[in-house]
Amino acid sequence: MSGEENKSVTVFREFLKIRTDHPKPDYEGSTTFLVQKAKEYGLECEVYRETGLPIVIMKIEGSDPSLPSVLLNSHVDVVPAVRECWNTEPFAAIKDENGNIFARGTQDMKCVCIQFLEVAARFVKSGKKMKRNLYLTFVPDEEIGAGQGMEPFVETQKFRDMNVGVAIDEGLASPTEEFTVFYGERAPWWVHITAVGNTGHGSRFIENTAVEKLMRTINKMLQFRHDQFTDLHKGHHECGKKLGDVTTLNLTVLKAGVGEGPFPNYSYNVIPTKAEAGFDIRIPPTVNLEDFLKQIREWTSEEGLSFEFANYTAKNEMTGVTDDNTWWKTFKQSAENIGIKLVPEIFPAATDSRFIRNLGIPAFGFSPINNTPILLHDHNEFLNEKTFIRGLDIYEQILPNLVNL
Ligand SMILES: CSCC[C@H](NC=O)C(=O)O
Ligand SMILES: [Zn+2]
Ligand SMILES: [Zn+2]
Repeated sequence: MSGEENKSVTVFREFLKIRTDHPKPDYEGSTTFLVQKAKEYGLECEVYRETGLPIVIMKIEGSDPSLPSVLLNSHVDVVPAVRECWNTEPFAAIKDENGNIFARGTQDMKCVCIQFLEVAARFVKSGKKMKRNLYLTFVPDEEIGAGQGMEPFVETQKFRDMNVGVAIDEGLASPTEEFTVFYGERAPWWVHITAVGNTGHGSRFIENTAVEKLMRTINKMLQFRHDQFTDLHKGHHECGKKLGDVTTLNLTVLKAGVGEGPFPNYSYNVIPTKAEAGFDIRIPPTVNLEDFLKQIREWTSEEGLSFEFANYTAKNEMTGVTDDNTWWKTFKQSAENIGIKLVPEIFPAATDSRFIRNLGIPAFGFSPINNTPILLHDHNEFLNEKTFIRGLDIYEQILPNLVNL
């Protein structure tokens, strides 16, 4: 043991131990913890429940509260962890001799939750008044689509009253010295396709079966997937495309067959009249979503198939990363001033930032984690305590420039 643990690291590890993993996140546990911390740190705090699940809102009032505010948003829920696949208990927040802390949520995104909380505590402690209102929101259910989280919250009067001018939310760990910052994300479309066709005895040549029609459609779609994959991997690594710049399409659901339950409880000699396929499609903000919808209509209508969306958005706004966006200019320059390089990218998955950007409010996805493998949703997710502490210092140096802008 080399001395006492940094206090913010201890708070981080305590927060990691709260079981906010799906499918049954302990939101009362996380809420109680955050409210208690806010009290301890002298942060104004309330729990908003009008949209269903608790949202913890903290505030530091600025000297000019009439100006648009700065919002630090983080989600408190985490994805499940499969104990057998981990080398440590995923909710014990074990720290090894190198300072690596292992737990579900170390990267996604309990680190940022606690960094926002601890940096706000530092601001209060410093006693220095900043210009704008600074808000912290700790929201539920990001990992399952935010249907009872950020999505309805941005439609409330409560949110409008916060008069948000810019939001900071999660990004990704970066395996190199540089830090990534996200100014947009790919639209998540979950498409469920259903085929209906002829039935008959499995020993005959039945024409136009549901499975056949679905297979042809799937093959066309997987060809598109292949083309996108090639597009991503061609060219030089340095100047080439990133995952956020191409469309991914994955076949994640597949259903057919008469009968159900475990093998072999199926009627293998009956041609099923129905076959279904589900795709997780992620579309970059540079792609015209109406055109892409037409493409899906084309793929399916050629076989007379129907489809519906399990998740859909017709809108996918980006935040400007040119110098005429003063939020971005300030963010970038503040980072440069402390010697860190920000690489702007499109987030490959979806975060709560999308709801904010779609209101026309700028949002940046930034997790101050470099020289660390990207392990969100993975086994043995970890973060080094030194990286966590440095991230806290980075926020402390960058955020006041935005709040005082
Ligand atoms: C359609 S909402 C899904 C949100 C989820 N977010 C993080 O993993 C994702 O799959 O990107
Ligand atoms: Zn996340
Ligand atoms: Zn996640």
